[in-house]
Amino acid sequence: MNSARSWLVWGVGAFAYIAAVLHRSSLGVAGPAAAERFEVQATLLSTLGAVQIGVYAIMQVPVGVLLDRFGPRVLIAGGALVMTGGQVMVALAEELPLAVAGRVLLGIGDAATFISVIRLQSGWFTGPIVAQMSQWTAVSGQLGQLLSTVPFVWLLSQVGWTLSFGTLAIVGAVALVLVLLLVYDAPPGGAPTTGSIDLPEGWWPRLLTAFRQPGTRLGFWTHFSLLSTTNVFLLLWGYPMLVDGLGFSSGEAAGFMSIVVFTGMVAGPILGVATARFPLRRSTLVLCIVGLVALVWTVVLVWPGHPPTWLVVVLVMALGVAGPGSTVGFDFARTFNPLRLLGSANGIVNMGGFIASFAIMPIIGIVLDVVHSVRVAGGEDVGLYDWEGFRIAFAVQLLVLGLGFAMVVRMRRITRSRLREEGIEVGPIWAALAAWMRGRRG
Ligand SMILES: N[C@@H](Cc1c[nH]cn1)C(=O)NCC(=O)O
Repeated sequence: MNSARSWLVWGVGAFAYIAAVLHRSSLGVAGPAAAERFEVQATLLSTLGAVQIGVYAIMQVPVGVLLDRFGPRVLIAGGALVMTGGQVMVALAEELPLAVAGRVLLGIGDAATFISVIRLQSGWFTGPIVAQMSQWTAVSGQLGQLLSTVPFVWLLSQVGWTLSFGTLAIVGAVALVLVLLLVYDAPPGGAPTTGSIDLPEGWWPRLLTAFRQPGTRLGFWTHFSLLSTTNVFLLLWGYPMLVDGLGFSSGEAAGFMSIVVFTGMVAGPILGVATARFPLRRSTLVLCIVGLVALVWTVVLVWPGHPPTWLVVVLVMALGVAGPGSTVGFDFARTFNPLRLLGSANGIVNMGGFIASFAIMPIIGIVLDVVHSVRVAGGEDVGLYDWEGFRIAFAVQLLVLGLGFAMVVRMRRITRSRLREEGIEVGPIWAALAAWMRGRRG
């Protein structure tokens, strides 16, 4: 445990996740090329992006159950294989249906990767470092996001569709080979990581056991509240909002997107240390981040006229913190479930943010359409992606943030009452802060 080999195994798992995020975000940045190749509207392509997110969300429970049955090595390798196949199909596709089938395979393989790497680190690491490892894994995925925005866009412009997507397939194949050669579920002699000792027989009772654990549901609502607003911004609506809604150039919009990613890369490790250091205060941290994101969005949306640039910077930084904030959800699952249920528990948690993203993405599109039609019918000469439309459409996110906040409060009350039964009392935060201050003075 916690050996050089642990880091090597985790590093290969993280590489497989970087490749998965690179596959995931590659179509988003290839919009104009895809629209030209398949002769379809950009809006149809963005709908396909949402479908991929939907496939990812639906696959979380089956993948989590398989993870508890077969372990992370099989799932990460299987995910890399399916994604490589999917990317080959996208690379060779001349017609849209083959590309869509390829993207569905990418969604399926992608779904298997993150929760398997999170599960892998629990087999190889022990102690407070495990809480930090989840953030490091998530941060490494952000590298995949960055690789898709600059190097992949450049490659696409240089060598065209087939070779650039073919290169991504090769990256996936390299990940597959490395996983097969180097990744094992646990060190030799380590605890068996699959099987059914002390747990009910069958996948359904085990899934229910994971779901009934309030800590799993606290993780679900944490992920639900915090991932969707960042996902929706990065994967679909952020770019049109910045360029068409607020009038920034495409280069400036790319800069704002990068701020989200870089802020996440800084905030992730800090949150990892905080959750490891103060495990009984994780939900307070989550509630503070949900409150911050809701507050910043509210100020942006009610600002008279266009929000100033500094406020947009504050917004993208808040979104950058929300991404790693959602990763805290997996830490709840880890600490409240036995290792052999962790796959199912992580699958449940990971569904939260992707269900919310899948719901909000089309709702924002529909609200934009409705607002545009009403204004045009009223004689106004405005575009579909006018800021006034975004102002109303993005307010939908406040409902998700409000629901998420309320559910985190509710689930933490239930979780804390269970802890109380086990003799662990979590007092109010101000009492803990006062005791900490007294300790420092004394
Ligand atoms: N918590 C996120 C990842 C993230 C985003 N920003 C920082 N961390 C997550 O749940 N990811 C799941 C996945 O499959 O990418």
